Amino acid sequence: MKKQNMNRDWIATARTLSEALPYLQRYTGATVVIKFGGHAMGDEEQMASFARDIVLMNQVGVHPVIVHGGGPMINSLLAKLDIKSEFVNGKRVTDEATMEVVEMVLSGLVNKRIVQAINSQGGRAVGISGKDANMMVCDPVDPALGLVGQPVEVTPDLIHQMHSHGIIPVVAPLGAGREGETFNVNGDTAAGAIAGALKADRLLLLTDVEGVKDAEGSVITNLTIESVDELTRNGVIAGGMIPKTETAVAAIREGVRAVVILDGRAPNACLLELFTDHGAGSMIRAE
Ligand SMILES: Nc1ncnc2c1ncn2[C@@H]1O[C@H](COP(=O)(O)OP(=O)(O)O)[C@@H](O)[C@H]1O
Ligand SMILES: CC(=O)N[C@@H](CCC(=O)OP(=O)(O)O)C(=O)O
Repeated sequence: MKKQNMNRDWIATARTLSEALPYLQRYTGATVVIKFGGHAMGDEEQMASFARDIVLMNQVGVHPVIVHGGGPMINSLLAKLDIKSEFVNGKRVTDEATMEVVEMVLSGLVNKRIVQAINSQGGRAVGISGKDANMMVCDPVDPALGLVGQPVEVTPDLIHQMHSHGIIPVVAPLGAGREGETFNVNGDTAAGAIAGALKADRLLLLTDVEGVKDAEGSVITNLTIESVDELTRNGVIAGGMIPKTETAVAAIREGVRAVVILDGRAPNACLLELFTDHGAGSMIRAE
């Protein structure tokens, strides 16, 4: 690279760092819940880049909580085991055999992959699920969906304790039933319930689209609860986007300041959203 170009790059990097100052100040001590969807995880490089962003966030004083999904990974093990699976409004119908696979994949493979990626970047992540310390107690959503849980009581003490020890919690979306059952909770729903209980400053829902799109396919950068209702009624918000926007609305009603739905495959998506003027994706606020 020519010396002149190198200088230009350094100047741009220094400017970006300098522009980040007010955002760094705003988010010091803030709780940010990040839902890392199965479709957003990508390859090893994308995973490492995500993990690096989380470690950086933690380093500058943010308290991150990762709540992950893993739908595609569950699908692939179910297919290998020849177990059929179907979704109703973005939620997997879950019988006992399916539940075993869901728990194995979420609390095992996926959770530990994220924990390891964060720890490889110098962070201290610990993997748990909503069952640990009875953090997320659930009731069944609907008998037709089997063991799909709706969080009804979230006690986030464990997360506060982890943060006070500099530990980054990585949470698999499983819930404890009142009768000793294990519930499968949609990852978005779990992230929203945890963000609500923590009264988080931000909930970031990372997925594989740039944001919530209108009927023409353009990303809507700012949404309100009313506009989400209308887009859902008209069928513009459909499939896997339904649990995301439902989550966003419920989280805001519980006191989360803002929810952003953004593309987790984009490099440094979380950092861009939190620390620069170039907010990404669709932001949903109370008004
Ligand atoms: N209005 C909409 N805007 C954007 N995506 C939408 C919309 N309606 C439905 N979708 C679908 O929702 C999907 C995201 O949900 P999902 O696949 O469950 O993601 P994840 O695995 O990241 O949780 C998108 O890939 C898209 O196909
Ligand atoms: C009830 C329900 O649907 N649970 C989800 C849990 C994983 C998840 O939500 O994964 P993504 O975020 O990658 O979609 C499932 O079984 O697929």
